[in-house]
Amino acid sequence: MQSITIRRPDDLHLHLRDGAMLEGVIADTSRTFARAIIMPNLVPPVVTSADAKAYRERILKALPDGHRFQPLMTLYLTEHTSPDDVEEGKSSGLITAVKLYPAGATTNSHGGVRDMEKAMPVLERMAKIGLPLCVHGEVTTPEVDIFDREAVFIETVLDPLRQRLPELKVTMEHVTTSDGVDYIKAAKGNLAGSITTHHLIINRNAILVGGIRPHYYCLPVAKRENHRLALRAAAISGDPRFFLGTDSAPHVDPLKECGCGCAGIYTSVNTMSCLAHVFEEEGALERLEAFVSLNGPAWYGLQPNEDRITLSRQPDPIIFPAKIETGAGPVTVFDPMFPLYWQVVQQA
Ligand SMILES: NC(=O)N[C@@H](CC(=O)O)C(=O)O
Ligand SMILES: [Zn+2]
Ligand SMILES: [Zn+2]
Repeated sequence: MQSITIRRPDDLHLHLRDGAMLEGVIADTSRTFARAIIMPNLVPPVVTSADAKAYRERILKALPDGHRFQPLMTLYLTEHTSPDDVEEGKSSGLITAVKLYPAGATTNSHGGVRDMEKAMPVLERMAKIGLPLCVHGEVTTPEVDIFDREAVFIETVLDPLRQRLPELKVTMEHVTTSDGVDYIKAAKGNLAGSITTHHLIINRNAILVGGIRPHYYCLPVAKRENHRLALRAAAISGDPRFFLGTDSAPHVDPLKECGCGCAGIYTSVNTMSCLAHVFEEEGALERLEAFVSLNGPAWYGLQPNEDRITLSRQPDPIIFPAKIETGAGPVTVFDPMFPLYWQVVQQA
């Protein structure tokens, strides 16, 4: 196949940041994607509906002329989040989901939830009104090995929560293990998982072999090869419970390339090229559309986009920039470590 036309994709997990970084990165998403679920882990985080409304306006203001893009807003769950505010945010159409960051699990998560009990009133309300909870599914217990944190989260936090509140819709964000894939597949309902571009491409060797490579470091950290293969199988399967959430997470290079580098990989620039490559390699190009354009919206109760994009296989490798320049500083672009041939040639 040399060319494929699919419904315009959506990114169901995206970090756009704020200010100069927002201005520097937004076009890399809005040029190709119609909608994205916007993560609320700003400093300070997007906690109330009023915060989300103001942030949404800043995003729309930063959009380049001619780009049509809809930010789908989320609230950052805290132990003090008001159930009424969350409900108002949903009924006014502003809020698509609420995000759970276990305190200390990832970038800007120190204000997250320490004691799940304290979040129960909000979670019960969300179950009642049908508002999905997106989770960064890792425990933060220091004794638990970082490579086991997703599996332990499923067992000790997620499964008990789902048994207690079976009506709550939960998105397991950026699934990185076969444990996560199996858990989602075994669920009777109300559970789905987003998968990132990079976790379909790298395993943990990318971070550690031949020297420390900070631009492959993200959370949850990439795991062993068998886990990457399980994620690939889930993504290409067409199973509606798996969909794209890039987790594209820009940090300026000085904050990645230092003694204690930030977690996050910036994939917005070449995500569709990478994904077409992966799906072609798996002989599953005809299921790319389900993964990037159909399954995610269906899970969130949205209509799929009406307009289309076309990807075409170029004879020569496409040269993507190694980094983009933003007003906040340079941001390194994800390098899949193989040549990319698929190019988005027509955006709408
Ligand atoms: N994925 C990451 O490694 N980083 C994200 C946070 C997150 O999604 O966990 C970020 O905000 O930088
Ligand atoms: Zn996360
Ligand atoms: Zn993220």
